[in-house]
Formats: sequence, structure tokens, C-alpha cells
Amino acid sequence: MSYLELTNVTKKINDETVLNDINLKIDQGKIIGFVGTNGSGKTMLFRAILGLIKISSGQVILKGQEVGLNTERQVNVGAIIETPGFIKSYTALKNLQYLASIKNTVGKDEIIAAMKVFDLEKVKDKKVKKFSLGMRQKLAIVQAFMEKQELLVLDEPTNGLDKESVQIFENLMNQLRARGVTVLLASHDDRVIKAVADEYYQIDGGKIVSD
Ligand SMILES: Nc1ncnc2c1ncn2[C@@H]1O[C@H](COP(=O)(O)OP(=O)(O)OP(=O)(O)O)[C@@H](O)[C@H]1O
Repeated sequence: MSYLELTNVTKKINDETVLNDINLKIDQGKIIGFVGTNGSGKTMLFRAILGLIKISSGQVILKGQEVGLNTERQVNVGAIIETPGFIKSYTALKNLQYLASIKNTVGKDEIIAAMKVFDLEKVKDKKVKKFSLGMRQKLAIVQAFMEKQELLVLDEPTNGLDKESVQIFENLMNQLRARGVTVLLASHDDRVIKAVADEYYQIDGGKIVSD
């Protein structure tokens, strides 16, 4: 059985079919890209994989467990889905410590080590409200991998990142792959995806149109 398997996944909202009979099999330890224009269904697909929406029909199975709205996930998943919801009056470090306190698997030292990937340890005591868009995005990437999550679901992770930071992101993806982490990566910019993904799929109108 594949690590992640989607079978006939369809999501209808009112009269619109936003995911249309998606079938996917993804092996552990791969970086899989999803490319598509605005509104093609990438975020909705990720919501279905994360169990954030009730799909209209079909099935999502992650590591042998069906993903649903009311099931507690066994797999530790890191995600960036839409605008990261940090507490703006908290510092960067306090935000990450707060998120880490939910599972309580990593402490301050590990969090700071993860921040160092993007040089964020220098601004760890700065409040997130004073962060630029790119800095927030880097913080979102850090929260997605800082607990050594085994699956990362990253929607437009390089949004707002400068060239140098995109390069750091690409290096990070290669390091995570070497550690056996599985990454799903969506972007309307196929450059990053082509640079890091083992395979990628094109999504159009809620359908996978090519791979
Ligand atoms: N809350 C919602 N209610 C109704 N329709 C929605 C909702 N959210 C998304 N949609 C529709 O679902 C479709 C897929 O949207 P989705 O957000 O998955 O696209 P996307 O590929 O992630 O686009 P982008 O590149 O802009 O992030 C679009 O047609 C959109 O209008």
C-alpha cells in the first residue's frame, strides 16, 4: 500500500466541482509537486489530504488510516495552508514555542536550531507584527518542519521569499528528502517545483490533467 492514497476524491461546493475524481498514490520519502493556475484546486486538494474538509465522495488513506474531519491523525504532519495564523503580539520564538507545546516533542533548542535555517534566530525576540511578509513565510516553513514532521503539506511555501531564501528552501527540501520526509508542494510557479520535486502533477479545474 502507498504511503498516501487518494481514490476517486471529489468535492462539490454548491454546483461547482472543485475536486474532480482525483486518484493519486504517493510513496514515502518523495517530494511531489502540484502545479496549477489560481483556482485550479491545489489548496482544496491539500485541505482534503489534511482532513480539513468533508469530501463529497472518495477516500484519502494516509499510512493505512482514513483521513476525515473527525479522525485524529496518527501521523505528525506539518503544513502551510493559506496565510499562516501567528499571534502577532507574540515574538517569533514564542509563537513557535506555543505551537510546539501542543505536541510537546521539541524544546527551545530544537526550535532555535530550526529557525537558524532561515537566519531567523537573529529576530527570534521580535514580535511577529513587525515581521515582513517574507519573514512570516519563513517562520511558517520553520513551524512546518521544526518537530521533524514526517509529512509536509506546503501550499505556496515560497510566496514572498527572495531569491536567496528560495535557494535555502530548495536546499532544505533536499535535506528533508534525505531524511525520508514526504513533501507535497503546491505552487503556481513551476520553477521551484521543477527544481526540487521527484514528480509533479498538473491540476486544472479540480482534475489532475498530467503527470
Ligand atoms: N470556501 C469556498 N467556497 C466556495 N468555493 C470555493 C471555496 N474555496 C475555494 N473555492 C473554489 O474552489 C476552487 C479551487 O480553489 P483552490 O483554492 O483550491 O485553488 P488553488 O489552485 O489553490 O488556487 P491559488 O493558486 O489561487 O491558491 C476555485 O474555483 C474556488 O473558487
